Amino acid sequence: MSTVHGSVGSHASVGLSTNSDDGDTLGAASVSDKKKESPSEPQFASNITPEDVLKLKRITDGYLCQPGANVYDIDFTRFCIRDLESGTVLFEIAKPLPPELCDSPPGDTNELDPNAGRFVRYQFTPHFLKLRTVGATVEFVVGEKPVNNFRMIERHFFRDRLLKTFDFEFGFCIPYSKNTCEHIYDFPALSSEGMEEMINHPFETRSDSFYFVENRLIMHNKADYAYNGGTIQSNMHNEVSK
Ligand SMILES: CCCCCCCCCCCCCC(=O)O
Repeated sequence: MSTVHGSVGSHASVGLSTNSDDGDTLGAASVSDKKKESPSEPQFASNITPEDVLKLKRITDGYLCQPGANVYDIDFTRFCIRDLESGTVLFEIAKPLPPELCDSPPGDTNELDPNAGRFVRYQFTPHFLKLRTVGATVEFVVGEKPVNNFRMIERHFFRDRLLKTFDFEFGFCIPYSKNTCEHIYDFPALSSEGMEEMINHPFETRSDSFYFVENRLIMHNKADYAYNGGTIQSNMHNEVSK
């Protein structure tokens, strides 16, 4: 599988997966969907809207749409995060080759897991939390339908505390196009105590990424984060099941 890496650690977004090779590469991990839903969570309602997800008070326990909701065949093929102040590339990943073009063993569990590809685990150094602005470049292809009003709402929580909601427009995509755009993440102000808590409690910082086309939820991906990584080198280990 093809992976590319930078120096700090982690991807976002959808549709990417990697093999577990060594501590310096991204690692594959199938993370199964959790079954428990919070009472207020409208799982698989047919018309979850941006307004619905903006009202959620905490990270969702499960996914709010099925993998098949992506009727536009939107497929994320590359993701890169860079620190906009220093220009340092913090993380980069490319989608692996399709199974027929790589040597994954037949019956790879990812092929059987309907939620494979919807979860990413990031491991960053504490320094990541001190960044002010990060650019996330995403490359994606779309299928035969035109994609209007493609929008991502991403909500980051530490435990049940909302850190920040990001709301990004991808705009219109023509059928069968490959698209690239960079979204700018302005980091929330965090107290030093807050940072300490997040560093000391790995993977209790989580995000939900909700993707809408014409205000209909078509993809939902999740990520969790640790900020207790050591050196930049050892910080590159990520588990990805996208
Ligand atoms: C401490 C809050 C920081 C919020 C900014 C985080 C920026 C990282 C962008 C990566 C998001 C990836 C989401 C995903 O993989 O689905």
